[in-house]
Amino acid sequence: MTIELANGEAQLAALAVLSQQTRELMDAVVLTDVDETEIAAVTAELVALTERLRAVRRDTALPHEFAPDGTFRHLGNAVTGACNPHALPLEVERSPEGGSRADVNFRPAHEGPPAGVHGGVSAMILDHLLGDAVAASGRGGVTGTLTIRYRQRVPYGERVVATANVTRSEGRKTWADGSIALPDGTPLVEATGLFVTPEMWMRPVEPGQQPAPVNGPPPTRGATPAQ
Ligand SMILES: CCCCC/C=C\C/C=C\C/C=C\C/C=C\CCCC(=O)SCCNC(=O)CCNC(=O)[C@H](O)C(C)(C)COP(=O)(O)OP(=O)(O)OC[C@H]1O[C@@H](n2cnc3c(N)ncnc32)[C@H](O)[C@@H]1OP(=O)(O)O
Repeated sequence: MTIELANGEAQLAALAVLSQQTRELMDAVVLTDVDETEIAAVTAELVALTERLRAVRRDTALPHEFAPDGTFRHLGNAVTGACNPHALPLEVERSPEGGSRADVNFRPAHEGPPAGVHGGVSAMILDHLLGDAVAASGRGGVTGTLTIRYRQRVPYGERVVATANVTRSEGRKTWADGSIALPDGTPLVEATGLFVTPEMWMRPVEPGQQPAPVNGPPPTRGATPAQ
């Protein structure tokens, strides 16, 4: 399986625009009140568009990789990926003092309880943010456990703030805390998680090779990952 885009960065930029338009489509679907004839007509157009995109396709989402400018990116990520319509996408900032934060603008497509964000969506955001704080501390890992306390309904359609910080580490295990709060600091959801650096990641990396993301060699664009 080869993961390579024919036109590289230009194709990725176009894919990011398509992904954003798809998010807008999803929101439009969630909120539309046009009649059933119009819904059927739009559906028929979408079937045709879907087939056009399927004409040439990869087997997996875009991988963890280093961008041409040397920064790490994961454009296919379900939370942050600019090229994944499922992603908000979350734009995570890292503090020089440690810790990660992100402004979050949930949308009607994220609804769980009436006029509130689905608890699983909040947990997903916190999972990622805690994981980012752990990675920023230099001990990247995967989630071992994640405990969530839902204190108040999370609204959509207005800005909330997600933050996370590492609290302690022991060998390959690192703990982090985080929250989703209103801009005035009122906590809505709190999380604590244990992240484990996979044993595989502790092995020496050959020059020019990227660190393995989870349980095997990295799926690098242009490379052939193990099956
Ligand atoms: C998004 C993917 C992440 C990729 C990150 C890449 C680069 C990072 C850079 C930027 C990214 C920024 C942010 C994103 C980062 C993360 C956010 C999202 C994370 C996820 O969404 S990730 C998906 C859910 N996650 C999994 O898919 C894990 C599946 N699992 C495994 O891959 C293995 O299971 C593993 C690796 C966990 C352990 O395997 P292993 O063989 O390396 O280690 P071993 O079993 O020997 O355990 C060593 C010590 O950890 C303890 N321990 C192990 N597991 C535990 C558990 N679950 N709970 C409590 N303690 C646990 C043991 O008890 C022992 O403790 P002790 O030493 O005290 O005995």
